[in-house]
Amino acid sequence: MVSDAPQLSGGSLLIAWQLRNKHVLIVGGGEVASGRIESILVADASISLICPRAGLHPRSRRLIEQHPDRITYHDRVFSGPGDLEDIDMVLTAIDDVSRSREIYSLCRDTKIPVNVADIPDACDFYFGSQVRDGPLQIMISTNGESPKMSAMIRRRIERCLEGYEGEAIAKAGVLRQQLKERAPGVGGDVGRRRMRWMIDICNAWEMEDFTLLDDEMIKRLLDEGWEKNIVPSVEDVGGTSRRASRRREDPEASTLSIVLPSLGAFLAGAAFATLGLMLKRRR
Ligand SMILES: C[C@@]1(CC(=O)O)C2=NC(=C\c3[nH]c(c(CCC(=O)O)c3CC(=O)O)Cc3[nH]c(c(CC(=O)O)c3CCC(=O)O)/C=C3\N/C(=C\2)[C@@H](CCC(=O)O)[C@]3(C)CC(=O)O)/[C@H]1CCC(=O)O
Ligand SMILES: NC(=O)c1ccc[n+]([C@@H]2O[C@H](COP(=O)([O-])OP(=O)(O)OC[C@H]3O[C@@H](n4cnc5c(N)ncnc54)[C@H](O)[C@@H]3O)[C@@H](O)[C@H]2O)c1
Repeated sequence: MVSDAPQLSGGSLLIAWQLRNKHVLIVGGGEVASGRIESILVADASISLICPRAGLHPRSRRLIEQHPDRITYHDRVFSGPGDLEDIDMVLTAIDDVSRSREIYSLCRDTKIPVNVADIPDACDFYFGSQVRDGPLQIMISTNGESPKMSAMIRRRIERCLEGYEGEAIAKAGVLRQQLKERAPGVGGDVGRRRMRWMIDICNAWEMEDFTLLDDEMIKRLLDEGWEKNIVPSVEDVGGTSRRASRRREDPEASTLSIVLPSLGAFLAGAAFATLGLMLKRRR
């Protein structure tokens, strides 16, 4: 029997791990490690980096120079359990499999989550391909099956995005924050009404229009929308919808966008009809 139920096994947990103020040890400073350094800096953690200077990739060297307050660099090889003291997470990217496995088992013993770049079975978690635009973070994972295809799908996703999404999300974040300050409390009736109102605003507005939100508009949205339990339009709170204004700026483009597809469909239809007629005549 065929089941519609989602497959509840064989995957991994996709989460946005909060690393602010945590301390991450990175062993190795080559090309792979340089990507790890960037991923960890983005997450606002501090880094201890252990790698002989001669092995540093130029990108790792640059990051060490640019962030001396966030990266503590040690010009040497990994020296043993002492290097794991007060460490919340370990990432290794070294060209030495037996040393990698050794670091992995030390981490297991002390229950520190660890990623060993080239040994999937010695990883508590895998990295994925990343698309980032401010607070928007998209991770593509093939669960270890094909990292190259993760990168290819990343490029497809990048082509689909329009460029304003990160800013729109950041502005929605400011609105949510101010809404929570105005109507505080976790759960209960207020929580339910707050969530309903945010969902309604997000559904009613074009995502792009959230980029217009400034302090004044947010105040009006809360005064005239939240307080009266209605969903004002962008224009109601003093803005001009980006999509609407683009249509006004370029009326020909919008006319053409309606006319051209219809014309195309008409011509295609006519071509098929003619072809059909010709084939009939031949028989
Ligand atoms: C996504 C990305 C993120 C990142 O590293 O930040 C990432 N690998 C990337 C690229 C890449 N890595 C490799 C190639 C060569 C082509 C190929 O093999 O496909 C390419 C492509 C290239 O370089 O273009 C070689 C490779 N990778 C792993 C092994 C070991 C093994 O599989 O045994 C081997 C040696 C295999 C061998 O010896 O044959 C293992 C892992 N690599 C992962 C992540 C995790 C699973 C990700 C997932 O599930 O999708 C996992 C399990 C562990 C981990 O590293 O966390 C990043 C793309 C970033 C981007 O461009 O967006
Ligand atoms: N997971 C992935 O996406 C992925 C992709 C490509 C390669 N790899 C694997 O990851 C590993 C790292 O790749 P790379 O291209 O960055 O290699 P690399 O050779 O450029 O860098 C390895 C670094 O580790 C340092 N190192 C070696 N032993 C050390 C030790 N004991 N302590 C501290 N530092 C040490 C070296 O000095 C060098 O800087 C390789 O084994 C590679 O096969 C993984």
